[in-house]
Parts: sequence; C-alpha cells; structure tokens
Amino acid sequence: MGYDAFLLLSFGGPEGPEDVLPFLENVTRGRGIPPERLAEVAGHYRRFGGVSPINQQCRDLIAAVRPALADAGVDLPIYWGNRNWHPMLADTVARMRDDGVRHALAFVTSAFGSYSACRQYLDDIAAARRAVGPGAPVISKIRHFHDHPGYVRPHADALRDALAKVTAAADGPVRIAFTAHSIPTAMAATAGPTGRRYEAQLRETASLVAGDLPWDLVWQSRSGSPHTPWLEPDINDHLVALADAGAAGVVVSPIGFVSDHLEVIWDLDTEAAATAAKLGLAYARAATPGTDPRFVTMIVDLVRERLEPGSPRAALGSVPTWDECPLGCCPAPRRP
Ligand SMILES: CC1=C(CCC(=O)O)c2cc3nc(cc4[nH]c(cc5[nH]c(cc1n2)c(C)c5CCC(=O)O)c(CCC(=O)O)c4C)C(CCC(=O)O)=C3C
Ligand SMILES: [Fe+2]
Repeated sequence: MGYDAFLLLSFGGPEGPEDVLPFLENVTRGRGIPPERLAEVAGHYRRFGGVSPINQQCRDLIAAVRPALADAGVDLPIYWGNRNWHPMLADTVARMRDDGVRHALAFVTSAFGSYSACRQYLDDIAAARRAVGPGAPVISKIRHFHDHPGYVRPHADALRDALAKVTAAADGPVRIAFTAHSIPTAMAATAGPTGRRYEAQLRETASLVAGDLPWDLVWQSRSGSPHTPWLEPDINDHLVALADAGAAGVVVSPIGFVSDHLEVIWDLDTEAAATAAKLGLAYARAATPGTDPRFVTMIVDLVRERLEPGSPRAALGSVPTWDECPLGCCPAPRRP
C-alpha cells in the first residue's frame, strides 16, 4: 500500500479572544456541556489572551518533523488539520484533494484509545472526507504509541527533572501523580476492543515512565454535566489526600498529553499548582514531549512502519496496538 502524504491531525485551539467562543462551540456541539462550564472554560482561555498554545505547538512539531522525514529519506508532502479550529480538517482535506493526494497517513496528537482520544478523530476524518466529496483522499490513522520509547523516554526524563526540583524543596516524602484527561466512566468502560483500554494504556505508560518509583494515576480537566460520572479522583482532590497523608511534595506528570497545551498550563500549572500551594505541598509539573528529538524520531519511525511493512514496531509494554482499529472499537458514547 502506497502513501503519498503525511497529515498532522490535532485538536486545535483558539489564537485570539474572538476565536474562543466559536472554538468552544465546535468542541461541545451536541455534547450536553452546561453553559456554566463553557463560561468557566472561556475564562481559562481569556486568562491567556484567548490564545491556546496548541496550534503553535503543531507548527513547531511540523518544523521538526519535516527535516527528520527528509533525513530518513521519506519524501512525503506534509499537511496539518484540526478537529476544532483552523486549519480545519475539512479545509485541509480539500487542499489535499486539489493537490492530487490519494492516500495520506495521519499522525494524531493522542497516544491512547477511547472515543475522545481515538475514534473521534476517525469520525472527524470520515466527516471531512464526506464534506469534500468525490476525490477526497483516503486517510489512514497511525497507531497508538502509549508505550513507544519515543513517547516514554521524554516523559521519563522530564519526570526525573521535576522530581529533583521537588525533592530539593520538600521537607519530607514526595509523591508522583500521573495525570490524563478525565473521560466519562461510560466512555472508559467501552474504550478499546474489550473495554477499559484507555486506563490500561495509561497505567502501562505510567509504569514505564516511573520505572522503580511508586506512583498514582489521577485525572484532570473534567468536563460535562456534574450529574454524569467521570473518572476520578481529580488531581486537586488527590493533592488534598496526599497532604492529609503526610506528603511534603508532589510531581505531576501529564502522561496523557503530547504537549503543554491549555489543559496543562491552566489545569495543572495554574489550578493544581495553586491547590498545592494552599496545602503547603512543594510542587512541580513535568514537561510533555513537545518537540523532543526522540518524540520527533518516533513519528518518523511510525511512518516508516507503515511504508515498509515488516519493519520493527517499537514497544516497551505489552498492551497491544494495531494499524487499523477494529469496527466497534471505542464506540461513540450515547449523548444526552
Ligand atoms: C481524552 C481527551 C483528550 C486527550 C486526547 C486528545 O488530545 O485528543 C482531550 C484533549 C484536549 N481537550 C482540549 C480542550 C477541551 N476539551 C473539552 C471537552 C472534553 N474533552 C474530553 C476528552 C479529552 N480531551 C471530553 C470527553 C470532553 C467533553 C466533551 C466531549 O464529550 O467531547 C473542552 C470543552 C470545555 C470543557 O472543558 O468543559 C475543551 C475546551 C484540548 C485543547 C487544549 C488547548 O486548547 O490547548 C485538548 C488537547
Ligand atoms: Fe478535552
């Protein structure tokens, strides 16, 4: 099977105050998110001038991937499209069609399964192709990479850097808290081909990143209606529990994310850091891979896996990954 383009597919984020509400409408359309929650989240974006860092992080990633692909002898044009904000995926797919692209490989900026982290991107690809109509390229999504050394090692080094800072500052025991985006428990139950795959992958990533160190996996950025159960505990509640149990410091490592986007700089660097300060806990947040050269090389290697069938599939763990998600894997949740 030949591929003739590389597509970076990401979440998208606003790049100015006037973008914030239409962006949030795109994210939450038909999702039953209460207006109070939306107003609150709009406030988070406004605290950063209405600019999410995520689009610039995508530009930076492309700038790093372009020479890395060329060095590896992979000669593919590079495109970028987002689910929720410009450049919108459907516009990108139209441009790919105009350029004569027939079959693109898509790297999605999420390492994990579940509807929100995986199937939703496949649905967005299908919707964008439908919108473009005849001649739209086929787009194949690159596999999950939750246990790829190019994802695990940058997180592991960042964890050690942050741990050194907190250990120097804390007068007592220091704990490690890994975080990922919370999802509704119903979505977690049906993640992957046999359920609970989002949590299983995250636990595997956590244990690979932590090595011998003890850790907890907790959740951040809960959205939705307060009446819908989501994965718990929230990082802020967890910090209270750690302080009550006598911890003096905590390192928070957002293993659920590939870059320091708004959910990291607001929910962790602003909110969780304030909770820790109030509790008297020493606190540091570990960096995400971003444009770490090992992460960039991973993307090249994942492309080569698909270009050269039979080439090695790097994996440090044992939770399986595959190229094509089975039908019915990570089904869409029922929406209110
Ligand atoms: C699993 C997961 C990931 C990780 C996988 C991946 O990376 O894709 C992720 C990433 C992200 N989530 C992000 C932003 C938002 N997520 C929201 C809402 C939701 N997220 C959900 C799940 C996830 N989200 C879910 C189940 C909802 C409820 C609505 C629904 O059922 O779909 C909302 C609505 C407002 C609110 O928070 O209530 C916003 C603004 C940004 C961009 C940050 C930036 O701008 O820099 C990023 C990278
Ligand atoms: Fe989200």
